[in-house]
Amino acid sequence: MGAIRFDNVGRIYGTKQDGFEALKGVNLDIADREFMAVVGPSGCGKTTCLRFVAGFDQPTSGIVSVDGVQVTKPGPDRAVVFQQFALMPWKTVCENIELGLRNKGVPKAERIKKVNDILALMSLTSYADAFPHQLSGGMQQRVSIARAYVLDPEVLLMDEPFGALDAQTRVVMQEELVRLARRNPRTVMFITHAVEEAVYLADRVAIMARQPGRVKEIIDIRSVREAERWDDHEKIEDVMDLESFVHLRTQIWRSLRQEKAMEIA
Ligand SMILES: Nc1ncnc2c1ncn2[C@@H]1O[C@H](COP(=O)(O)OP(=O)(O)OP(=O)(O)O)[C@@H](O)[C@H]1O
Repeated sequence: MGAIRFDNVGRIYGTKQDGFEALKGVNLDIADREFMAVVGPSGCGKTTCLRFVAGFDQPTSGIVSVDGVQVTKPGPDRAVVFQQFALMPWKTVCENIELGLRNKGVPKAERIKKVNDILALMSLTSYADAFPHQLSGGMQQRVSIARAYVLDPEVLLMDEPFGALDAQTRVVMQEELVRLARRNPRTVMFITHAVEEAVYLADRVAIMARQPGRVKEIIDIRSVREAERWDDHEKIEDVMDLESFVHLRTQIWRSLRQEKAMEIA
C-alpha cells in the first residue's frame, strides 16, 4: 500500500504555446514503505512533484498514481508536512494533533489513545496543553509531524520540513524521524536541499535536474546502510563519519555539481 508512480510526467505553466515547461518526462517509482529523498537545484520542480502526489495540482502530461490509482485530489491516505509548521494557533498541541482524527470520524476513546501514544513517541507529552506560540520552532515541527503520523497515512509527503530549524534542532529532528520511520515505516517523499540529510534519512535519493525538471539519477542508500549497519549508531555524527556515508554524500554532490556546471556552461 502507498506505492507512488510518476509516469512520464510533465508540467507546463501558462499556455501550451507560450508557457514555461517546469517538468518534462519525470519517471519515478517509490515503493510501498520506501523513504525517498528528492534533491536538486532550486526551481527543478521538487515541490511541484510533491504537490501532484498530494493532489493539490495536476500534471499537464503523464500520470501520477498511488497504488495504481491516478491522483486527482487530496485524500486521507496522504498527509503533508510543510516547512512552515501550519498549526492552528488557537488550538493546543493536543487539539492540533487530534483535529485530523476528529475530521476522519474516529471515536473519542480511540482518538485519545492515538493522541497520547504519538505524544509519548514524539516526546511531547508535557507540552500537550501548550499553544503553538509557546513552543520553539523545533517543537512546533515535532507537533506537525505528530499530526501527520497520527492519521496513519499510507503516504507522508514532506517538503523541506526541517528547513526553518537551527542546525542543532535539525539534527535532533532527523534522529527522531529516523527512529519513527524505522519503527513505523510509511511511504515517504521527502524534499530537501541538504544532501547529508537525504543520505541519513532515505532508502534512496532521487536527484533532479533543471530546465526542464526531471529525475536524472537515483542513488540506493538502503543497501549500503544495511550492509554497513548504520542503524547501530544512535547519533547522526557517528553515521556521518563512516566512510560509506561520506562516499554516498560525495557521489550526490558530484552529480549536483555536474548539473550546475552544465547550467553555467
Ligand atoms: N504557479 C506557478 N506558476 C508559474 N510557475 C511556477 C508555478 N509554480 C512553480 N513554478 C515554476 O516551476 C518551477 C519549479 O518550481 P518548484 O517550486 O516545484 O521547484 P523546487 O525545485 O521545489 O524549488 P525550490 O528548491 O526553490 O523550492 C520553478 O521555475 C517555478 O518558478
